[in-house]
Amino acid sequence: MTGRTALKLKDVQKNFGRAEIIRGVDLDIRENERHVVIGPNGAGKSTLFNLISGRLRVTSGAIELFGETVSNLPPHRVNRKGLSRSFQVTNLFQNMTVMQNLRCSLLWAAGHKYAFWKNVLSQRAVTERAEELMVQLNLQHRADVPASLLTYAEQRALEIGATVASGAKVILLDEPTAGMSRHEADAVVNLIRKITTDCTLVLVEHDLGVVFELADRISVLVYGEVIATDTPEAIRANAAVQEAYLGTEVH
Ligand SMILES: Nc1ncnc2c1ncn2[C@@H]1O[C@H](COP(=O)(O)OP(=O)(O)OP(=O)(O)O)[C@@H](O)[C@H]1O
Repeated sequence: MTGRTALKLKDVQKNFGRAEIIRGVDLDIRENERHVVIGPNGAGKSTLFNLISGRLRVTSGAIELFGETVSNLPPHRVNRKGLSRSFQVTNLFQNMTVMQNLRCSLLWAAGHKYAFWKNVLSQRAVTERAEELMVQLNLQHRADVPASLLTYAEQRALEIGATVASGAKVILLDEPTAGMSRHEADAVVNLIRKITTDCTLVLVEHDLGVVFELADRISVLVYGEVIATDTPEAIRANAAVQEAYLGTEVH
């Protein structure tokens, strides 16, 4: 984690009609941090991600990416500035193999972000980087398998890998282990940790085991307000958080 701010939310509010769903959220997410947003059902976590990724417009307040205002830009513009949202498995080219999907993301990054390198970056370098990623994703034995034939957990891993390969600096991850067995979830947590060392990660996650395993810091969203942002240890000990989670397992 560096001291630099990657993503900043300043008094962000979102109303749907008269309903105040996000009610003045301030967040300061540091570069290379893994920051997990937790909160009860309906707290506004998805809405917050939709605001950050540009799918929804803010009612008021501002969102900055590396100091540049991105609130109310369309999603593809926010994406070009280095923020990617990893959506379940829909970002993959289903008919393409694992290798082809990763190469495609790497070439996309080379074309869009580093035009200067386009001619210099040899096919060999792209292949080598794709192979390296496959090892980190534990998919090296599946290189020639089309994405559609992978297991769900493998698809999820590939999708996260492709997001990293596409050059994203800040990655929003929606419930990366949803629908997985304990064993699969552990594997995905491990690969997230390995593969995102140079990225800033913002996750929404319900599984508190995964949350405490992965988070550098945690923000707790309750009824559209952040009631605490702190280290996992401090969040565990926080009385207001325990109250919001009464009946669920924070310990
Ligand atoms: N487009 C919309 N129009 C009106 N209300 C909405 C809209 N989207 C979300 N809401 C409302 O905003 C509130 C927060 O929803 P949101 O999906 O952001 O919560 P969440 O924390 O992600 O919940 P969960 O953990 O169950 O996924 C809910 O009461 C929901 O009904």
